[in-house]
Amino acid sequence: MANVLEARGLSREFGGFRAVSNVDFALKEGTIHAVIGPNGAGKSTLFNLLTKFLSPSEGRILHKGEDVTALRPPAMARRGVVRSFQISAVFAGLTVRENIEMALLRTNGIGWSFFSSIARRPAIRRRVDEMISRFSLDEHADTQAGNLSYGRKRVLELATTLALDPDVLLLDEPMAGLGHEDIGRITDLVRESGKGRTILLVEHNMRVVSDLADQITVMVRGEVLAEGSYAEVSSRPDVIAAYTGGQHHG
Ligand SMILES: Nc1ncnc2c1ncn2[C@@H]1O[C@H](COP(=O)(O)OP(=O)(O)OP(=O)(O)O)[C@@H](O)[C@H]1O
Repeated sequence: MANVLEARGLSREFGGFRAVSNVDFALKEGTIHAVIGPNGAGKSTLFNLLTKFLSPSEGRILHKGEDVTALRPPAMARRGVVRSFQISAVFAGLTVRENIEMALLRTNGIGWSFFSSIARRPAIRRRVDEMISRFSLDEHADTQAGNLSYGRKRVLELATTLALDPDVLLLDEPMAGLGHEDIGRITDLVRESGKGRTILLVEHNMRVVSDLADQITVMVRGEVLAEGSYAEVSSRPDVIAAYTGGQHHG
């Protein structure tokens, strides 16, 4: 399996403190890969480096073998590497349908000013209807996004991100703040969305990680401690010690 995204010797310092330290990492095409680790392990920093929201102090990032270390997030998006923006990607004053229309229009490079007329085009309408039903948002299609429950907002966020049809989808704690039922629903949607794509997620919920991830990277104190399947990493004494030995639990 080819590596879609790779980090080589990646480090990031904050005022002399190494949040990510000499990390080698490979995201293999077609997999769902989770980054886990106790609080403060450097997961979000690694995520922000890989998604180009932070620049590294040292090291390189490769996309399909090409050095993309210097590229900015929009250039990565054009290469099909897209990060979910959480709630902020969703426009509270627009309905669910309008939010999905917007996302699809953005994908097609069509600006807001053409929105109302072009959104009525049959092809776009069909795509919007498809997405609404795929994400079980039918009942809420005409609800303003700002009035949705937190869980439905996250579903809508995933829908608007997937409207971009990314090859590589990067999700930062997709289950954060969700209740049991929503976690189940979003787990199913992420699994479904993973077909034909590569997904990297930072996630604290171990049930979700064991349900979804083909490959897991465990980070501790800025470094990669272990890699493998859930069964492999969860049985390693050093991984267990990292979770139970720290002051905080992830
Ligand atoms: N912008 C920043 N400035 C200074 N220190 C930072 C910054 N971002 C992160 N850090 C520090 O780097 C370390 C790693 O943080 P990071 O958020 O990457 O960890 P994490 O594994 O994502 O933690 P959590 O599970 O709590 O989200 C922490 O000690 C944090 O305080």
